[in-house]
Amino acid sequence: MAANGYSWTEFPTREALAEALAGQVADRLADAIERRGAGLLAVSGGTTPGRFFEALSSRPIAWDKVTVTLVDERFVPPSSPRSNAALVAEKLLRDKASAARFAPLYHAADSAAEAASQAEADLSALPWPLDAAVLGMGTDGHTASFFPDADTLATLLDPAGGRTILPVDAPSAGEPRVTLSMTRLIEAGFLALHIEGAEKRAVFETAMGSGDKKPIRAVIEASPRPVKVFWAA
Ligand SMILES: O=C1O[C@H](COP(=O)(O)O)[C@@H](O)[C@H](O)[C@H]1O
Repeated sequence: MAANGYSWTEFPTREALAEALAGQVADRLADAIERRGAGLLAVSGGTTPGRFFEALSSRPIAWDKVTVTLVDERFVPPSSPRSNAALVAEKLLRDKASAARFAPLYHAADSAAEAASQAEADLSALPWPLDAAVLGMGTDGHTASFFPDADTLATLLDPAGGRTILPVDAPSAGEPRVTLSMTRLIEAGFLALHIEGAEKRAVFETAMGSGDKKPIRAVIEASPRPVKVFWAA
């Protein structure tokens, strides 16, 4: 199904989804390595991507030429169970993918704003644009760390903002955040949204309707290419 800036593909199981998404991301990275000698991937955290990470970690590509970073990060150290970097280390940077380089968004700093400035400087040397980015979505319609109640939401959703990394403060987020910018996400050669379960499907369908513009809809509308939505019950 294709509509309004996205394509929708549903899978019979979450395992089948993970394998299909891993295959498409690995193909994108392999193409990039052949074309420009390097691959750049941004992945989400949270509870959804574990199976996809495991499937991707065993794909036979030149992982030593790949840099993995995060779509967004909570302002917590890697020792925290809330750390997205810790999830990536445990589930993705293993097996064949253990040869990849990881570029963190978190830095030990006094504030998320300082961590974001440091990540902005560190990540400027990466081979942008992203070859692939895999978004997640919360049941409030947030994606990346574009939370509906963020005090800087307009800046976060600006497709023409000049930054790569932005700090986020939002009461609903649990802790301050650091996120890739809209600009960096929508310039990705392959932009996917990975969601699972009936509740997220309903949230997505409502968000794409005519009501309040949720952040996920803002990303889909700003993307120059259709966002590929991967869904399984
Ligand atoms: O806080 C976050 O939440 C979203 C969605 O997470 P999930 O647990 O509902 O899968 C995630 O995409 C984002 O990276 C993460 O920081």
